[in-house]
Amino acid sequence: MNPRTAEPYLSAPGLASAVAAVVLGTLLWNIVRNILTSPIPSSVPGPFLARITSKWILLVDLSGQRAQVVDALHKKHGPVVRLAPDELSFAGRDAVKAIYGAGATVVKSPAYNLFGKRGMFQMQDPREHRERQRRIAHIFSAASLQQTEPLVQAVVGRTVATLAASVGAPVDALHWCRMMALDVAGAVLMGKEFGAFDGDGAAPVYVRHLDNAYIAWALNGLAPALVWLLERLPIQSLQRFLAAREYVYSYGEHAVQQYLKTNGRASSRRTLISKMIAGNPETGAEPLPDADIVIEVSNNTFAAVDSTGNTAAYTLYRLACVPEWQQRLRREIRASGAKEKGFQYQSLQALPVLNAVLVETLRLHPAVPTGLPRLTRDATIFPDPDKFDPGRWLSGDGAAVFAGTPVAQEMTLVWGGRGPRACSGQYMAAMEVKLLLAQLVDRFQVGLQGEATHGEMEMTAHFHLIPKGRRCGLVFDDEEVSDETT
Ligand code: HEM
Repeated sequence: MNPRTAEPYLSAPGLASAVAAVVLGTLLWNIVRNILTSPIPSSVPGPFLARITSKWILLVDLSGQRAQVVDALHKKHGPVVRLAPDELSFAGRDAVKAIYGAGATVVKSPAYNLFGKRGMFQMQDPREHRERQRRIAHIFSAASLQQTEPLVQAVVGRTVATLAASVGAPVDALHWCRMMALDVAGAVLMGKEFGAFDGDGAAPVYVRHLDNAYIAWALNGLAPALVWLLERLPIQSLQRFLAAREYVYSYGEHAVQQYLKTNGRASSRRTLISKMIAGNPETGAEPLPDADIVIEVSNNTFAAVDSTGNTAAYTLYRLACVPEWQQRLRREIRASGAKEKGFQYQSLQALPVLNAVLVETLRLHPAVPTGLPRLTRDATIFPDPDKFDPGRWLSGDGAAVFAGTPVAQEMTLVWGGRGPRACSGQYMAAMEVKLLLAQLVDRFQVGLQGEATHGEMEMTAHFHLIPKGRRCGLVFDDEEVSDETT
């Protein structure tokens, strides 16, 4: 061989072919391995892609359409559907019992490890989860949460005043509902509000970091190798974006330190952070180490903000769409005398129409969907399932039928899961949303800003439900707010 004419390296086309061959080979190998090692019998129906790769459902996740896609697959294929070579989805009442019922042994998906740091929310091992609950469940009891009412009332009052200041003009109700949920979480869980209503009305910087953290966590799930690589690129804006995952915890750490500096460890303040720091004197459960307290207050804060904020906004949106129910709710609130009692939660908690409006909104827009629409829009359980009809939760004489209906069990899922993994913040969220609704509906006629609001409120889901336009254009009017039926 003549060393002058021989090519010492692979030519560019040769290199490209080699890379293509390796990529194709790896892809084919993964597909064959997925098919051969799938523990799911080939007779289980589902889309073709679900047989060969788990990446397609992750892409559906990223597009925000998982809940709708899974619901459509069940409508087409029945109660058991393949979503990936190693993932199934179940629908129907029997599945609810088996997965969430008493004695069920199904554990949370490893996907929960993607969301931030390991606290009660992420723990999969039932023993570890039980132990964590033993240490902190007391702070989420109804009695403990009732004590936070003055803090919640203060923030709700600020939200109502802010919306009242824009009376007659279009306002982004989603923004203000999120700000309400943020400040309530700050006051109750971190010992200090975020100041969401101070200044020019822009969201505190925490919110931008939280939004980025969700995207970065999701990206980590889809392509961990890519995130590893991105973390090593010297691009400041990229590193700031990725650092959002840490920011939500450094915020929590700062809040806990500040709290301890101001209040010490044995404060009688009626906040959840005080109780977490003090432990449970009744059972003798010792407090968690400070590092775990930071994780729990941080996790619960981000679990509280979008869930409660979106639910409040969707409820107002639905009431704006259906004035008859708005009127009926107004009549109930006025007849209850709640206003004369300063809208204390006790006077609102059990109002049947208020409850029905909230539950029906959650049925259509479950704030943490996790695929729930496959149950909540099941026509065999809820006739005419896409219709907003709070009447399904009321008997003919207007009393609540929630507790006794056959669908009640499914509905507890919508509200916040069931069994040992049920939502710890249900009471807090219900208090917040009901206080807000009662005061707004009593005082204002809630209307749509225009047809565009429907597009804004189309649902996408990235773990949390997120309105597509990230905005909810409404108008609050205070003229002729009568409770007469038109
Ligand atoms: C309307 C508001 C809310 C809705 C619809 C909601 C819904 C849910 C749902 C469906 C789950 C179960 C998720 C699953 O099975 O993976 C859940 C879990 C959880 N929620 Fe909520 N949530 C709301 C508000 C809150 C608030 C205000 C907090 C905190 C104060 C909170 C804290 C949590 C926590 C810590 C868990 C995990 C519980 C565990 O695994 O032990 N949520 N929530």
